Amino acid sequence: MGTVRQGQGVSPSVARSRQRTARPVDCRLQLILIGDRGVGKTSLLERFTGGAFTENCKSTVGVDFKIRTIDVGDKKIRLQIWDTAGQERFNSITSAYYRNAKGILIVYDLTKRETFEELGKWMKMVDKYASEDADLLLVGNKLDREMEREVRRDEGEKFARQYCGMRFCESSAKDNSNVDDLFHRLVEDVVRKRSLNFMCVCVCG
Ligand SMILES: Nc1nc2c(ncn2[C@@H]2O[C@H](COP(=O)(O)OP(=O)(O)OP(=O)(O)O)[C@@H](O)[C@H]2O)c(=O)[nH]1
Repeated sequence: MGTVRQGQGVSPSVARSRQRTARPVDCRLQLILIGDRGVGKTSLLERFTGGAFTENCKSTVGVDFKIRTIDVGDKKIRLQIWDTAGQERFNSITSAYYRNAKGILIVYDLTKRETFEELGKWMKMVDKYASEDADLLLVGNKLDREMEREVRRDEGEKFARQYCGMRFCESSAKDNSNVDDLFHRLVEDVVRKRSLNFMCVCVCG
């Protein structure tokens, strides 16, 4: 019995027309997830890129990334999303990935107050290593565990407001609430800012 190779049965003219109609990517963007160990960075990224939720996933060692292409308005955006280890011993490795990120998701676990209290440390990392024009989004994760909540929503909102009015969102990677939405909102901010900059260059340049 022969094996079926990919593309078998597609005539050259159909293949050519498929190539013509496949819309090219308009823009490539890098995003990065940061925050304490165990807050759910990997789980959020898994969800966003189509994976399933894992109850006991392994801690990230160093950095990892995943790719997803999304549409924002009439633009096709290819996202390369870096997932970083929350453990401090990896900071010297992970900090090198901040620079090229146009969007940064700073995640805490709303059922663990200490991960919220550590946010100051992560904001210092952002100040030190990230590009000045990166868009930021604060995420309180594990919303499905409402009964164990240790950080009120208004505390998250206040922290985000104080930090140059960065966006704020609560999510659950487990029951998939707000996950797509939070990534889309961040990318929309990034794209909007860059479109304005582009217009400014055209008008003023
Ligand atoms: N209930 C609940 N558990 C979650 C959620 N997100 C992640 N978890 C669990 O929390 C634990 C840690 O999740 P990870 O995604 O590995 O966390 P991380 O921030 O990537 O951790 P590091 O790689 O160590 O920095 C795992 O057991 C997940 O199953 C969530 O939204 N709700």
